[in-house]
Amino acid sequence: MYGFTTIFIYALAAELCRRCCRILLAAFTGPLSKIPGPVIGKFTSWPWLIQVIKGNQMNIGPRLFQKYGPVVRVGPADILFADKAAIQKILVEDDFRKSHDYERIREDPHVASLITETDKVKYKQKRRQLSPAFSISYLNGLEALMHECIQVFTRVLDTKCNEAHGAVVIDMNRILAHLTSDVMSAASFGGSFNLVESDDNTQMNIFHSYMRRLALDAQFTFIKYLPGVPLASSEISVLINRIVSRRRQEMEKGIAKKDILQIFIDTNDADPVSFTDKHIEEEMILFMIAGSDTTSLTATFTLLLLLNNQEKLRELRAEIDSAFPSQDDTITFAKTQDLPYLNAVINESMRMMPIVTAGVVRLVPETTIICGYEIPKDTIVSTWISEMQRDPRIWRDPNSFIPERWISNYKGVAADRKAFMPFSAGSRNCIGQQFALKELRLILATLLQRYELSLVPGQSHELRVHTVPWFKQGFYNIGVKRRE
Ligand code: HEM
Repeated sequence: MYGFTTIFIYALAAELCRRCCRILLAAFTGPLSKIPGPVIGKFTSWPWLIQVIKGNQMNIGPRLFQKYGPVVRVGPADILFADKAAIQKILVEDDFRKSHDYERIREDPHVASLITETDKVKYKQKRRQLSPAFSISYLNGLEALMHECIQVFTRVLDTKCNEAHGAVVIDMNRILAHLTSDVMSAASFGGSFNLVESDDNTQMNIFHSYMRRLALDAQFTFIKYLPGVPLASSEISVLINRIVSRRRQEMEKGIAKKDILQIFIDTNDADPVSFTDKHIEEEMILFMIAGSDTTSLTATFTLLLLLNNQEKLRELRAEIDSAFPSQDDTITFAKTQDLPYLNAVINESMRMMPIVTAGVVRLVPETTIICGYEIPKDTIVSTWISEMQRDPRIWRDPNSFIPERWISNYKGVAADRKAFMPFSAGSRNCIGQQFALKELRLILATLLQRYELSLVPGQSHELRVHTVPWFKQGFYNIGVKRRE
């Protein structure tokens, strides 16, 4: 007779065999088996996930598309898409729900923020609540506030130029991140963080380590439950609690504000059970991050592209000079919105160097056909907007910086706006798009109106992605000199 141990070993071996057979069957005969990709991706997502954790997916993804075409399998149920029709279907036409990755980055599984909410009905409700803070009339009311922050920025730059008696090298990546954080906090939380003035990077470092942790938490959910491991938000919480209690004190004194923070506090006061203090914290973290690094990086990338394309820089400067002939002319929302070359430059920069470089991820709700492939329910589909925006089937000279393509046909082809999604698309597109565009126009026009900008050679443009892209070298220097 067999002993218990022998039976157990046989049962274990049988179970292992069954699992291996299932994996092999799915790898070679399942509907996804027809999709090209690295062989290892048929069995496991790990090699791909390691690249994601290292922040290297934006460098590896394009190589995979070059090798395998616009649809690539990187895991048993993990597919990357760079094809325009596929991306349109996933994000806009079928508007698939967000994948579980977004749920995994919640600190408390029951507390979702606008970005981590995957339930469509609850999401709609959250978005409706916030819409007053993004209406055109509300945004127009922020103009004076943005000006105040930009004035501090120019004052700091002027001082640095004066001290250097001419040109000075500035880490534009850092000062612009401080500026957009100041704008975001002034517009949404009732007071600027004053980071441009203080040049204190502590807060940005806290944000950056938070974003690194999110990348880890998204893959290893258990980390946050390990004893002794602090929550990703532990340092940001202190800052947020300070801001919220200051606002509550102001409310007690009858001081009224109408910004994003107020919407969160009012929602909490009306229903403290379903919208808790933790909800306020999660939403504020989202806005601090979504609203600052994104815009500052877009501005930095735009300057980088202009400095590497001097004739485009001259063309833009000529447009700004003719719209604002004196350096004392105020740069306004209304005027910059109508400057065709400025807007074309911003579009072209966001086409070539969008912030979301490494896939906007969704979950397939029901088996469907995409790009001729059968994609089963629960497959994770990543839409690579950055690849689509450089697709040579859509864009002439896709790797060249040609703002003109946004003004008239370039080489007989008009810019395809359906293949341009720097703010994502569909129901989960960026709520802050108009806020960001208004801010970007003011910042870029002000910089060109007041300063000569010059390339600092020998710098690396290499990027890493942890939620948003970062310069691997940690800075991006630009020469700055007051214009005569
Ligand atoms: C140039 C600047 C910006 C770019 C390129 C950008 C881009 C994006 C993209 C691509 C998404 C979708 C991400 C995803 O689905 O995973 C997004 C979402 C979001 N953005 Fe922006 N953004 C910018 C500025 C802003 C600003 C200034 C704010 C706030 C004032 C903001 C607030 C948000 C929020 C709250 C979401 C989440 C929306 C949701 O999940 O439904 N963004 N942004």
